[in-house]
Amino acid sequence: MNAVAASKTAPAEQEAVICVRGLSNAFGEQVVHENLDLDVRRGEILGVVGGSGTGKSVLMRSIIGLQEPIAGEVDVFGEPMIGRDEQDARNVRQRWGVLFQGGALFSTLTVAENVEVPLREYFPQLGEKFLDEIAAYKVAMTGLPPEAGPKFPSELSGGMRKRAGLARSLALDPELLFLDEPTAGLDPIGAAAFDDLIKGLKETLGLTVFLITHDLDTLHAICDRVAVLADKKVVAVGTIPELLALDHPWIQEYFSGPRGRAAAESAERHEKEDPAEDRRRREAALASAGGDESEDAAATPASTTTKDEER
Ligand SMILES: Nc1ncnc2c1ncn2[C@@H]1O[C@H](COP(=O)(O)OP(=O)(O)OP(=O)(O)O)[C@@H](O)[C@H]1O
Repeated sequence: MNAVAASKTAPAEQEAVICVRGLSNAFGEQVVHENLDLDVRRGEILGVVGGSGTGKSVLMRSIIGLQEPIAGEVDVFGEPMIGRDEQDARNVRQRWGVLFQGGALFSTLTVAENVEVPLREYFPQLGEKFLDEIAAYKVAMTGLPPEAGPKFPSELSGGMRKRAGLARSLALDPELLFLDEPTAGLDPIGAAAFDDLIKGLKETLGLTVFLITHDLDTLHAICDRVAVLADKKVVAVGTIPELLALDHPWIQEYFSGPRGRAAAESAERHEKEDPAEDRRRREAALASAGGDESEDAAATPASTTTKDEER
């Protein structure tokens, strides 16, 4: 029985929505992945971590079909993705959403128009009024005010641009979300609010989330399991306590170093607190800091390009 078939006979919560086997990627002489395996289970938020340049983004790009591997298999929703007929691949792509680093919004389109791009691509028959209604709904889902819809990306703070990118990734009602460093460049309050948003969306929409991050707080706050990339492969996958029990130098340094310990202590404190009170305090802090505008706009490059080459 192959890995995908095996995953179908597993209990629902163990079923692999993404199944990567024997993946190898190289750029010329540089081998990025060698015989990499990974499963992402239905309904989980899987955090993907690893040192800079270990190939987290290349892995995501291989799964979503933007990077042709030199070897290996990638199945999503039980469907093989490599060497797939374009129309079939398109049908599978419709079931996922992607938030690229920096948002990758079209700079010449408003937020609402950005959200409408995938809708127009997949549902050309939809009327303008209906498209506008769906876009407004998706914008609201990400916690942006209605006034954000007619704004251009350059008129938004970094945090708002991330939310706009997230709204676009939700346009087609995906079952699976790919998020590449969603909290990078956000201040701690903005990052925690974004974590809450992702967790809330995952729970209400029943999403499976593949989340690349360097943010230890995010890992503790919202990830069900964490996959560690090192030595060209996924060296371990598990809950943070499971990973901590392993004798891998990078894992130990990452989770047990000063930043890792601080994040663990902070997560422990939050667990003991009343979640409603915690949320109230965060909202109050956000309001007194000027809401989303407090988020570090400068940290997200104004690389909201005219052409979103990532799609
Ligand atoms: N299109 C490309 N052409 C050549 N090399 C590439 C290309 N894309 C990625 N690489 C190389 O592959 C390696 C892995 O890149 P990747 O962006 O996946 O790293 P990462 O783990 O996401 O890093 P970071 O945490 O810094 O974002 C890097 O050495 C990078 O330079």
